Amino acid sequence: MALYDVIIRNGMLVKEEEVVKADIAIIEGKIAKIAADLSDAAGKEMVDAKGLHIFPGLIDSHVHFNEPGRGDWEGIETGSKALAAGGVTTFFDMPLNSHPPTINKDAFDLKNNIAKEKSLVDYRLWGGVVPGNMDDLEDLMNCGVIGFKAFMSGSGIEDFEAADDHTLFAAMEKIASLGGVLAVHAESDVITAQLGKITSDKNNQSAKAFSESRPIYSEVEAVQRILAYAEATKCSVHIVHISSVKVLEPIINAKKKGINVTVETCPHYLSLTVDDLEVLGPIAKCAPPLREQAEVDHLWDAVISGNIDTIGSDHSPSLTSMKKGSLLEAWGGISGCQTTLNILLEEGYWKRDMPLTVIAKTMGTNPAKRFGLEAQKGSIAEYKDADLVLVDLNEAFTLELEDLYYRNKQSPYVGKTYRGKVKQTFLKGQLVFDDQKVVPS
Ligand SMILES: NC(=O)N[C@H]1NC(=O)NC1=O
Ligand SMILES: [Zn+2]
Ligand SMILES: [Zn+2]
Repeated sequence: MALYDVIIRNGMLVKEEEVVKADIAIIEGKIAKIAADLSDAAGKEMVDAKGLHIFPGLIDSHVHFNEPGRGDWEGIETGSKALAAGGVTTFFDMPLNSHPPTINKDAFDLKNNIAKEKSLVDYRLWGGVVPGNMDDLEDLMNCGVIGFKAFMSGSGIEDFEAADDHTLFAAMEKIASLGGVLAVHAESDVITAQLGKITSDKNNQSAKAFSESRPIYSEVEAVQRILAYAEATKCSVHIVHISSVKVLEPIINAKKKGINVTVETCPHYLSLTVDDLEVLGPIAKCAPPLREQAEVDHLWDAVISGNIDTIGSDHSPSLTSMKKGSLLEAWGGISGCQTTLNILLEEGYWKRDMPLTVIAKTMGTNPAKRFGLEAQKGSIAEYKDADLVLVDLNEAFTLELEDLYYRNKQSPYVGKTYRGKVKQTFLKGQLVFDDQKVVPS
């Protein structure tokens, strides 16, 4: 009889299509067997998951961990600990906010060496598209980037320039020929720059003014443009962090036309509004900005109906000093990679009857398939990596500042109460988070 490394018994498995009670046996980091009853099997380690739900180790396809160069904002070690505590076992790190940004092979190697040494969980790196690095895209692809990222409007970081339309189009032709995916921050540079200048000239510091200076139609305009380029170049496109279903409409139409496009939203667009931004201030500042409650509700409908492909945190941390004072001057970016699952459970599962399978899709199978990891990641299935998250759906907790593993402890969610607590996180069969602490700590 086989001797397994770990057997997890009596849990409710959250799969893509159903939630089923089953036992899981792990050998050499892989799921070796899933069966209704493995009580006769022998394991070196036995875990009783009675009363717990088991999610696939989640994939956060959108974080900014900022090393090298800005590790004082967030590092790979602190960021990946926060992920393990939040049930995320694979992250895709964005090419910007680190210095140098990941826009060529040397920068890739630099970041990859740090991540290899310091990350507690699995990861992949995004490569950047900026004016002038067309000749680096093939190298980056050969390095193993998960995809490429471009900004259609200012990124907030000088060394990561926005891609003008000529750069975008040329990059898309190149990426299509390489078989890659281009992720875009889709806001119109013209609209955000012009309206932003009017707001800052008036020094209007209200949340509403900030939100209206980066309006939904600015996202729609940028998305329509990139979809036209996608049609022309046949480049696969992933639209990140949409804030409204109005942005979704052209994407759904493009999908119907056969354009290869997927779309992401983030936990903050599903749980916070422009009124929250007014109360919370810069800690809840992001781009695109937070919207009205009706937009939040409509986005949930889209998530539940399957029209949103992936949910990523867009964890974009900074020094705490950069998230204080003037709203217009503060850093645009929300620290949120530890709390994505909590928000999906509290706001989605508990408050809106969202099936748990939606989480398994949007943070499991969908990103795994989109970015070519489905052989190892993204679902609880035999032969895949034993990346598993044990969650007590009924255990409530109030998020405290000290609970955060971030380099800079700040979050718009502190003080909120969430139902659904991560009890244990396994990466390839190894415990990386165990009830209140990361392992090794
Ligand atoms: N530079 C950077 O991380 N920007 C991110 N922050 C944010 O709120 N939206 C972004 O694109
Ligand atoms: Zn962005
Ligand atoms: Zn981002």
